[in-house]
Amino acid sequence: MLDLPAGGDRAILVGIDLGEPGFRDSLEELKLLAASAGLAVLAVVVGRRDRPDPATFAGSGKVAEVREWVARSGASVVVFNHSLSPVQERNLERALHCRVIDRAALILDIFAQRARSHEGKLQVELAQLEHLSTRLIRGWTHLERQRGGIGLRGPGETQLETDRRLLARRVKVLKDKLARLGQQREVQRRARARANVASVSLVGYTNAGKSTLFNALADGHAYAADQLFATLDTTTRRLFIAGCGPVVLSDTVGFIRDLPHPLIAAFRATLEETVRASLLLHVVDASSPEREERIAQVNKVLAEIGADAVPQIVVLNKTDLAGLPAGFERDEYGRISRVRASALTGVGLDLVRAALAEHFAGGGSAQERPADGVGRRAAVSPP
Ligand SMILES: Nc1nc2c(ncn2[C@@H]2O[C@H](COP(=O)(O)OP(=O)(O)OP(=O)(O)O)[C@@H](O)[C@H]2O)c(=O)[nH]1
Ligand SMILES: [Mg+2]
Repeated sequence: MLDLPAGGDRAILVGIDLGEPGFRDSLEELKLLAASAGLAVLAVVVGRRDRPDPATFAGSGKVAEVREWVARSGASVVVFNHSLSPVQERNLERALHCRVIDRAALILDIFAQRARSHEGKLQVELAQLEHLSTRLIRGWTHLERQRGGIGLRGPGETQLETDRRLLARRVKVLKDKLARLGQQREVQRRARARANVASVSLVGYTNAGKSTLFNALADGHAYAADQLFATLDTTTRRLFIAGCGPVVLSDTVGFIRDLPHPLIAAFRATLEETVRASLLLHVVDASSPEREERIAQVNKVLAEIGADAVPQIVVLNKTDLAGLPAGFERDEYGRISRVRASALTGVGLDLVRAALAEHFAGGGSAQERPADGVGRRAAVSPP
C-alpha cells in the first residue's frame, strides 16, 4: 500500500498546463480519481509553464503558492496531475512539509483499495513494487553521485541494496504466482476454443458502463458503480445469443489516459482475456464530450497490450443521458461498427445482441485468437 493516510484525507491538487490538449479534462478526471481514492479535495492549484521545472515540476513560485494552501488548509497530501521523478517528489515534500504523490501513485492506490480477488491483489502488489523499485534505483544513483561512490558506502546505501534485493525477491515470487494463475486461465481458454465458443471482451474507458452492460447482457451481478475503476477483476459468463449460439462474455478493468506502465504490465494476465478475444465490445460513455478522445485513449492502451488487431464494435452507451436514439452505424464494408444503446434503461440492447449475431454469422470467427497473437479469422464469405 502506498500508505495514503486513511479516512477523510484532505488533499490539494496541482495541475500545470504545459500547453498540451486535454489539460482541463485531465484535471477534472484527477478530481474524480481523488474522490474515488477517498480524498476530500480542498483546493485545485493550476499553473502554466512551457516545460516542467526539473527540481519541483511546478517551479518555485507555484510551490510557494501551494505551500500557502497547505499551511492554511491543513491538507495532508498534495497530488500532482503529472508523473513526478523521485527527486521532484522528494524536493516537493521538503518544500511543502506534507506528503506528495503523482497521478500514477494515486491510480495505484485506488487499485490497491479495490483489489478483491487473489490474482487482482497480486497484480496490484506487483505494480506497486515495480513503481517503488524504479524509485529506489533512481534514488540510489542520485545518492551515489552526491557521495562520490567508491569508499564512501555508508550504512544507508547498504540498506538500500538490501531493500532492493528483498524487493527483487518478492517481485519474482509474485511473477511466479501470477504465471501459474495465467496457466490455469490458458487451460480454460483452450477448452473453450475446442468447444468453438466465441469470446467477447468488454473494454473501454473507466465508468463507461461496461459492468452495467455486462449485467444486462449476461444477467450477471458484476459490481457497477459511479466511481473510477469499480472493476478490477475479469468476470466471465457464458451466455446464449440467438443467431450466434454460446458466447463467453468478459467484463474487464477500465482504462484511463496515462495509465501507469507498471499497472499495464502487472495486469497483462487479466488483460490476456482481451488480447485473445474473438471480438471486443468497446463501451463508450456517449454523453461525455470527451468521447472521441477517450476512444482514442482506449485504442492506444489496446495497442500497448497487443489487442489492436482484435475486431471491435463500439457501443455508444448512455444514450439516455446523451439524448441519442438507439441504432446502428455501419462502416464502408457494410459491417456494424457502432451500436447506440443504454445499458441502464435497456433501450437498444436487442441491437447489441443483433450486432453480435451478425458479426459471428457474417464470418467473424468464433475462434479465440491463438497464443502467438495472430488472429485466426475465418474467411469472410460473401452471400
Ligand atoms: N444514465 C446511464 N447511466 C449508466 C448507463 N450505463 C452505466 N451507467 C452508470 O454509469 C456508472 C458506471 O457504470 P459501470 O458499469 O460501473 O462502469 P464501468 O465501465 O464498469 O466502470 P469501471 O469498472 O469503473 O471501469 C454507474 O453509475 C452506472 O449506473 C446508461 O446506459 N445510462
Ligand atoms: Mg466495471
